[in-house]
Amino acid sequence: MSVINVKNLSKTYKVSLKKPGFKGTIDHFFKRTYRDIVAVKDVSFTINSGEIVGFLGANGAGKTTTLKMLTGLIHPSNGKIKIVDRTPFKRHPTFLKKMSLVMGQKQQLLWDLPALDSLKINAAVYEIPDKIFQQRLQELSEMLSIKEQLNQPVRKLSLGQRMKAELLAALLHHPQVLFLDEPTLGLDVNSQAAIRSFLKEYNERYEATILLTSHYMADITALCERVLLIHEGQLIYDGNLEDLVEKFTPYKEVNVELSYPLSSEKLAHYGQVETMKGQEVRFLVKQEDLTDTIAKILAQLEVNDLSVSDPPIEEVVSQIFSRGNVDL
Ligand SMILES: Nc1ncnc2c1ncn2[C@@H]1O[C@H](COP(=O)(O)OP(=O)(O)OP(=O)(O)O)[C@@H](O)[C@H]1O
Repeated sequence: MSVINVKNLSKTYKVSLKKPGFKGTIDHFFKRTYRDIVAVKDVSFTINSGEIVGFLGANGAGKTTTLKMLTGLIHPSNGKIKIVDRTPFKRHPTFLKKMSLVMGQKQQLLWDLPALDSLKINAAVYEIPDKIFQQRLQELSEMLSIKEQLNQPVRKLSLGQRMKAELLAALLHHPQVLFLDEPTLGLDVNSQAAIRSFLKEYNERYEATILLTSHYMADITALCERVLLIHEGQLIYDGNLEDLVEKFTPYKEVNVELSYPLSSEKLAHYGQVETMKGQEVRFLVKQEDLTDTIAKILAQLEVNDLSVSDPPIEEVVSQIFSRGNVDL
């Protein structure tokens, strides 16, 4: 069953332009000029209940704008959105009780109060009966290992503890759909891993649908089988993460353990040498040259071991973004 339905979604921001200096200010006051910024252009997709989907794109690609439209924070310029059969920008209480948005760079917990006080406020806002609030608090704080710190003022928590408390606050009302914008931003690797495994467990336990943006590929590879790729406001890929890598990986890694060391000049005859450590060599070989290269290495060199692998997904995706021109 689909819970997120997006059809021909577009958003154009209108920004006023102002020249520098006093004259610019006077001109701006009497006669404004505007420029259109097309942030999202004709995007369509559906997401089924229980899916965790990664939303990828370079800086300024349109991810946050899309998430803001999906959560009803801004009005689309065009197109239709249905989240659990509701139109987000109408901000109907039924819709608000079924979804949650967590932004890594924004916080909803009150800075000077213990996190527990903010959680109690949320429970009142979402009309959660006290008994259920206590049960959920117990369960989520155990899953997040954050029980002890909930009585401390939020400003005294570490970044990782704060993000855990933010997630707890966002999930108290058990939303069916969870939008996460960079939830692990700036966290140390241990906290990132803790947040990832919590999200996985939460998704499995409650079949929550999650749409996630992250610049850390480890988040995406650990959680998302499916990804949406947005480039300059347009959806350019919707599918399996592994297929994306396959499509955009022009080369394979050939790892060879030689019986004796060879000079890099000699090795260069067989392909681009990426790393060399004693007798262990890593070549980058174009897909179409793979069979010939392996045959040549095995025929002409004394080899103890040979294996072929794909380059890390992080590298592939950053290459897609850095190419600028994405052609599927
Ligand atoms: N309120 C706004 N007014 C005008 N332009 C905006 C506004 N918000 C975003 N934009 C522009 O819209 C485009 C998309 O921005 P958006 O924040 O959605 O990208 P993003 O993919 O989330 O980027 P990042 O990964 O850097 O957060 C950018 O060109 C940005 O400058």
